[in-house]
Amino acid sequence: MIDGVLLKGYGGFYYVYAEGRVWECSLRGRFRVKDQEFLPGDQVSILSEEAEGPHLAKATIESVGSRRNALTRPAIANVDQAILVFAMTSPRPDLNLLDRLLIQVIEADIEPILVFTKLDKYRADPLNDGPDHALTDVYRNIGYKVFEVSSETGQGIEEIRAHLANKISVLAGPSGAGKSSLFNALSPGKKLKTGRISHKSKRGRHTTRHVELMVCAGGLVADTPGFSSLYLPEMKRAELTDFFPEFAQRRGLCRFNSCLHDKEPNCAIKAALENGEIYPERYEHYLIFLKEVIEAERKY
Ligand SMILES: Nc1nc2c(ncn2[C@@H]2O[C@H](COP(=O)(O)OP(=O)(O)OP(=O)(O)O)[C@@H](O)[C@H]2O)c(=O)[nH]1
Ligand SMILES: [Zn+2]
Repeated sequence: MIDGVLLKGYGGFYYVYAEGRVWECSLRGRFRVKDQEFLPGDQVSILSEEAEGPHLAKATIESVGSRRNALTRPAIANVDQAILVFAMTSPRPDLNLLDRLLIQVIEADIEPILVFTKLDKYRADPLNDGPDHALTDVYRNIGYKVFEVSSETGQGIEEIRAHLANKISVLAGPSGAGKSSLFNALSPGKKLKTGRISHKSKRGRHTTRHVELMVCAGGLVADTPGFSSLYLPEMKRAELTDFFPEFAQRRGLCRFNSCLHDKEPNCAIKAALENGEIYPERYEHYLIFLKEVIEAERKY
């Protein structure tokens, strides 16, 4: 028996990544599992059958492991991390969106990794004569994993690669930020060998595109961006602080236990803001989100 991860189900077959290759799997006759119960990312045990050619081996799925988690959009199981991709130059990084995505990712109990792309363009612009990575340092100082890369020159790409190995990742970020370019830079010359899968989908048997995990830098990456909703998860107003690590670490330091860090006196968050220990835009976004959370609370 070989342990693998389901990449995709298609046309009655399941494509499983195991031992560094893709296996075309069918279900064992007595193994009764409904199609929709399988998700890309599911851990499966497979039994090898006769190999067919160098790229595609055949096997049967013998068992499926229990899930650590499951996202709905895209529908993937056992996601380890979300790679939030934003350009350093254009499109101008929308930090309101970035902070929103961070909340969604943290809420899903998935580790966020911030990747700022187009470092080459940023460096080439003489207007960026301030401290080189002021923006990226904001998030680094909060404690997030932050990378600055250029998919064009390859700068910084190696550092990310190590973080993808043996993990299931979802990319997120606005259009044009460089998600596809990053994916390609991470897997030079070896985009996932799923010739048969794409061949089959070209026959047009299904018009809906299903999400698929792709082999990338020793790990698996979803081919569809995740966490695209602009809405904040349902929460109570007091819980918003939990999603801002630099606020949460000052918990208990405000005069009032119920402090929402808005108009209350003797607020440790506002003190930290005035000392320059909390980045003004983060606080600004906190207040915007707080208003939204309170609005949503009223609708329940
Ligand atoms: N100079 C430079 N250009 C980049 C870099 N990364 C991406 N680009 C360019 O930015 C544009 C958008 O990149 P994509 O990779 O298509 O962006 P995306 O996030 O996949 O966009 P969507 O598919 O719309 O979601 C393309 O013209 C890329 O060539 C980079 O690191 N440096
Ligand atoms: Zn406070």
